[in-house]
Amino acid sequence: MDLKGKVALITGAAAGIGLAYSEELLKHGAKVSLCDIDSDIGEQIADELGAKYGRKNVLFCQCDVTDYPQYEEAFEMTIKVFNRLDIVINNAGVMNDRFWELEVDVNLNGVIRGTLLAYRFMGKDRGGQGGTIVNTASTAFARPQVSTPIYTATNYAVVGLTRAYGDQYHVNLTGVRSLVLCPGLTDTGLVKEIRKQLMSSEYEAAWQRDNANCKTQSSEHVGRALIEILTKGQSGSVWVVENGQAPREWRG
Ligand SMILES: NC(=O)C1=CN([C@@H]2O[C@H](COP(=O)(O)OP(=O)(O)OC[C@H]3O[C@@H](n4cnc5c(N)ncnc54)[C@H](O)[C@@H]3O)[C@@H](O)[C@H]2O)C=CC1
Ligand SMILES: CCCCCC(=O)/C=C/C=C\C=C\C=C\[C@@H](O)[C@@H](O)CCCC(=O)O
Repeated sequence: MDLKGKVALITGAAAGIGLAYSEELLKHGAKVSLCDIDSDIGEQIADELGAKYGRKNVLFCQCDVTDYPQYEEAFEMTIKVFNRLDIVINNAGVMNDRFWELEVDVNLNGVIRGTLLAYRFMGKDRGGQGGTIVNTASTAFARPQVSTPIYTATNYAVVGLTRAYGDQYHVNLTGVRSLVLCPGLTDTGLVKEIRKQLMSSEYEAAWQRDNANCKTQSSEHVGRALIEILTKGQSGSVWVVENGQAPREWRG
């Protein structure tokens, strides 16, 4: 896929994996709409990326993915500024099973909202030009993260959502392809104080076991993997990126 001049909207773009996706897309000539709930860091990142890759190529939209009208405004603003939309990356996520309703609302419902909006604004059946949706899930969908059952469930659901919408039936209807990228353990700010993010302090032993054989990878590695997946991923495909290795397609 030639990314030059393409426009991508990325959620959770102010930090971690979303930031790495954004920078990698800019390096390949795309324009990015950085969407994040955190406007202080978001504006700062937009300034930094703008200075590096051209101010006209970077936009920041403050947006909470749990709030449909705000999310809708981010789509409208992106299209108003860049005049097109080609790629939607539903990446914003949290990991805290103690606040499980919020976790489900961000990690699953947020992806559903982003997907519905992507079809509305890019779907050929709705007057759009078609495009690509990339969802971020986690390797926890294939190897359950025992210490965070609810976080694991949201990732299962996102993979199921992507596979169903990724079917050729929806591609024929809308001209929109859907892919899912599942990172393994990645060095980001997702875990701040694990003790407070598990449902019970007794789950800490399970957390240690969950991560025992994993090699932490950088968010930049996941960013580079996105470009490979965008280039060769068929609609409905599921991509695992873990231990700093090249992306590999998961076939069940
Ligand atoms: N870090 C890891 O080891 C892994 C992360 N993931 C997934 O990658 C995605 C990104 O996570 P990281 O970059 O690691 O986390 P991070 O915490 O570094 O970045 C997440 C970003 O999302 C934003 N965000 C949080 N709630 C939001 C909301 N309601 N609306 C809009 N933006 C919101 C945050 O402000 C932050 O900028 C998540 O979906 C996570 O589940 C998947 C596998 C492994
Ligand atoms: C094996 C679990 C895969 C699923 C990963 C996932 O979805 C969520 C992971 C959440 C947290 C990531 C934390 C990253 C932490 C790093 O900042 C680093 O501090 C961890 C170091 C652990 C190590 O052994 O290297």
